[in-house]
Amino acid sequence: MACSYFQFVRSSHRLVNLTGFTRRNCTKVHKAQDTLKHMTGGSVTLDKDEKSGIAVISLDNNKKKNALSGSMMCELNDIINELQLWQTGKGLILRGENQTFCSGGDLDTFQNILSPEQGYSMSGFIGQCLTNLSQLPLISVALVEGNALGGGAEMAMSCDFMVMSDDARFAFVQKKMGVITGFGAGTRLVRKFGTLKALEILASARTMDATECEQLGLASKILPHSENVLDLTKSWLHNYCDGDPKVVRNLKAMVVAASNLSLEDSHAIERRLFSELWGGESHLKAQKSKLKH
Ligand SMILES: CC[C@@H](C(=O)O)C(=O)SCCNC(=O)CCNC(=O)[C@H](O)C(C)(C)COP(=O)(O)OP(=O)(O)OC[C@H]1O[C@@H](n2cnc3c(N)ncnc32)[C@H](O)[C@@H]1OP(=O)(O)O
Repeated sequence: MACSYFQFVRSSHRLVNLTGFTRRNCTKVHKAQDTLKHMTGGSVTLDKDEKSGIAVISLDNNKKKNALSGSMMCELNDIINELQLWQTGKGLILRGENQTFCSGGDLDTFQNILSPEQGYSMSGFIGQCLTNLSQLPLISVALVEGNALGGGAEMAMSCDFMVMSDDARFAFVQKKMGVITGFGAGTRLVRKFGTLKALEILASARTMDATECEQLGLASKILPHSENVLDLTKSWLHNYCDGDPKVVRNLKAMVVAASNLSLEDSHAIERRLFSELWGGESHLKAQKSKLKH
């Protein structure tokens, strides 16, 4: 079985492992998957549109407001692995069915894995899955309707952008649950907003509406609550990922490198990604077309 935890990027003369995962860790994560897949309930589906290059991942666990069960974590992981192989994709929307995003980890699944070792293992598995999502060469957006709570808020944070319906609620409730973030969003929040703002959001564990999320810079767009919010989100995302897939994918890959690597390594990758496009079909066409910007 291919190990998806190694995301190697060739940088000048070195091989940089973006995730820091070792093969031993990889075996442990596979063990976590074996345990989690038996904690069933709900489903995660993928819809890839080859024409637009936009894929939609939908969480569906209707009885539990789209809480993420163990088997859903495994399905999400398989989907991210599949998207890593999608060469023509440009965009990704992560959403929930039934007009709500996700009420967090499934508390029934968690009831079966309450030891610190099991928590460590589950956190490694889903944390790596969400890091892999964030590092896909696709521009990603979480479409948040209804609630994004606890692990649900963490999943939304793993996307590049967040679009919210005007009735949506967003909260890192982890502190109220007697824990801290376990899917990687604590680190993402600190890197995005700095220590003070991240501490305030996490330590207050407060519920934020769409307007507050937009003011904070967590949400990039608020859409009116409606039946066609997914179509509106696709149109919004299209603004960022129209054009040549190679250009969009290299642009995103450059941003991923810059947020993970040293200045020197990131510059080396930016140069390589740029040179792959230089003299290519889109570049030559633009050169000849006397564009006015
Ligand atoms: C490491 C991840 C971990 C963490 O970081 O802490 C987590 O994510 S832990 C989970 C954190 N989330 C919660 O605690 C959510 C608790 N639920 C709620 O606050 C509310 O249910 C809701 C999501 C705001 C929805 O409220 P409402 O619209 O009033 O519906 P109900 O409350 O009646 O819910 C319907 C049904 O769904 C069950 N449910 C909801 N969330 C979960 C969940 N996370 N896991 C399991 N089940 C969940 C809820 O118990 C109801 O069940 P029934 O009573 O059997 O109908």
